[in-house]
Amino acid sequence: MTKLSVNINKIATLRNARGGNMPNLLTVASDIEEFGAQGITIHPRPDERHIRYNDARALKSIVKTEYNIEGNPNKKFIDLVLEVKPTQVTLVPDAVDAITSNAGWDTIKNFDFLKDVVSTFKQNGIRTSIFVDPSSEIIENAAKIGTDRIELYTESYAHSFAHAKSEIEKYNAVKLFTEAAKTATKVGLGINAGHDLSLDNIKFFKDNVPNLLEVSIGHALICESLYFGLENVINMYLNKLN
Ligand SMILES: CC(=O)[C@@H](O)[C@H](O)COP(=O)(O)O
Ligand SMILES: NCC(=O)COP(=O)(O)O
Repeated sequence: MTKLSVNINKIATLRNARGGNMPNLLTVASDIEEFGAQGITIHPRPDERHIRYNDARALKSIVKTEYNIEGNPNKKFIDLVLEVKPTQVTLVPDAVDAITSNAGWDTIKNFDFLKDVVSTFKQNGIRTSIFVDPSSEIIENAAKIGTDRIELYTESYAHSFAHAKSEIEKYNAVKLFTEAAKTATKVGLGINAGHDLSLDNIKFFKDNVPNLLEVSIGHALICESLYFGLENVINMYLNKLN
């Protein structure tokens, strides 16, 4: 079974737009679990433009399923994760000014740094995952670092799948990920995946990536929720206005 962890960054983006507490991030997280999601993911960024560090702390007592915190392991992030002790920490090499995550780790160049960080988190009972591109060499090195899992960075799959005009092109879009998953399994790593996954592309991905333990989905899932909820809410307003 592949678990669905819902990334709630966009709920915080919406809340922050008005400076108040609507929507209430904690209530939304709880409801998402109530609706069946098997995890909650957040990605606090240094500028706190969506998830705030205090949100990460407050969610600890709210999330009853799997709590996954993603981010670049600078000192502030490491301290936060060690304080909150989520189920899983996902290490992402994103630049301070990045609009969104845009690359996986180079596990060869950053070997010693990642080994150190992974070992700190594991000593504190926190499962680790390293965000990577679908490359065998990178994944083999991730295993040597000692991480429990990798998260496959799926932007390239989502982009190619959206432009695929035939079944063959769809298979071409996923083939590096199929191979990456086989390598990860061979070297004993658990496999997560995320970035730009959506209702359109998730089934094909799941069907072609063996041993996929978990996907974290945020941007598309929140957009889809708005769209599929819009007609319902408009009608609720119309009923009140009649
Ligand atoms: C790690 C990753 O792929 C992300 O998708 C990320 O968590 C999304 O972050 P933003 O919501 O800031 O774009
Ligand atoms: N780890 C990926 C994630 O949490 C959500 O990414 P996206 O669906 O917002 O692109």
